[in-house]
Amino acid sequence: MERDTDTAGTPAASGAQERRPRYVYLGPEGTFTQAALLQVTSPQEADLQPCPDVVTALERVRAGEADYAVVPIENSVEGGVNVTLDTLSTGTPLVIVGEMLVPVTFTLCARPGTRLEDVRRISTHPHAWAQCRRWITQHLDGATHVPATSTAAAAALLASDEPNPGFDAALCSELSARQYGLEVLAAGVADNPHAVTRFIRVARPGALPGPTGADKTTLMVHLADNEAGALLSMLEQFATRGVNLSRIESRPIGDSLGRYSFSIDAEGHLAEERVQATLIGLHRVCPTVRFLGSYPRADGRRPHVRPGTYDADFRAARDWVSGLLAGLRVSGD
Ligand SMILES: O=C(O)C(=O)C[C@]1(C(=O)O)C=C[C@@H](O)C=C1
Repeated sequence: MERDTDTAGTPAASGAQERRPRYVYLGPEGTFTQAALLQVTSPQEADLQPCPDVVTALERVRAGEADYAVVPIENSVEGGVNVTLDTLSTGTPLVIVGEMLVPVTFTLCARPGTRLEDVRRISTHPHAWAQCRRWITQHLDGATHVPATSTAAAAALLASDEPNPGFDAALCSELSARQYGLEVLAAGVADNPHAVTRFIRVARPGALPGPTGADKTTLMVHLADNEAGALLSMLEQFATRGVNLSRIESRPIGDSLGRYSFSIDAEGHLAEERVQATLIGLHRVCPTVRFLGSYPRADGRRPHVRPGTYDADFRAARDWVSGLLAGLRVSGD
């Protein structure tokens, strides 16, 4: 498991070795994001500060008020976390230096004395709601969703002195329900019991985590406007160098209808020749390419490297061309 070893964009890199790393995360206490954060550090090793939303957490890293942010990026049921993808794609550059996986199932909880059949309005994060829709229809048909900034924020409001929180129950982690002293009405709530959310550790650009042989590189690219085959030429850059993609999704750029950016996770590390060659190719065919980090995969899965795309193959090919050029120079004298 990845621990906080100060390998990238780090206080150590900027010369402040003695300072404890400062982490911000999507809070409050009890979120799945906090569970992800606790996979890589602890309150004994680092200062951990909850933030009310993803944008605030990332902006605090940009402003230098924190060294790392831990935020959700992708869920196996609901897909990409748009606010994270969009905030990383624009503004002052940030890089991903690690990823963590957390299995997610939910607990329906309420103020003591509430009966399951009385629950009409349920608050939770929209991703959590999407992962429990079928269960809600089966057990509480007609119940409506009150969106919250996180699963734990819904639980915290329910546990507060607020006389009318605007909902009867919260869908959150079992830990949150216990932490906030709520009564569990249903445990193990999930349409898909194997749902997993992927979280990232984000820093300001600095030294990259070294290659492990099981890494991912995250990119954001724009395509050439009104050009037939622009998407194909972008994808060809990966395919011809044997670089497999583990995620690709489009997001509106926002300036006019029909303009999209592509958020991509590719297998491999920037230190590897085939990834470098892919980036060189992308730079030639795409008007914008943003490098968002190379970091170890949480599942440790190594890519299948196609013959002809090993580092040694690229080096041998380059040496061959250099030899040709050297020969030409000799004969042109
Ligand atoms: O609300 C939380 O507890 C979070 O950590 C956020 C989040 C998400 O953004 O997807 C994380 C995991 C679950 O999928 C639901 C919500």
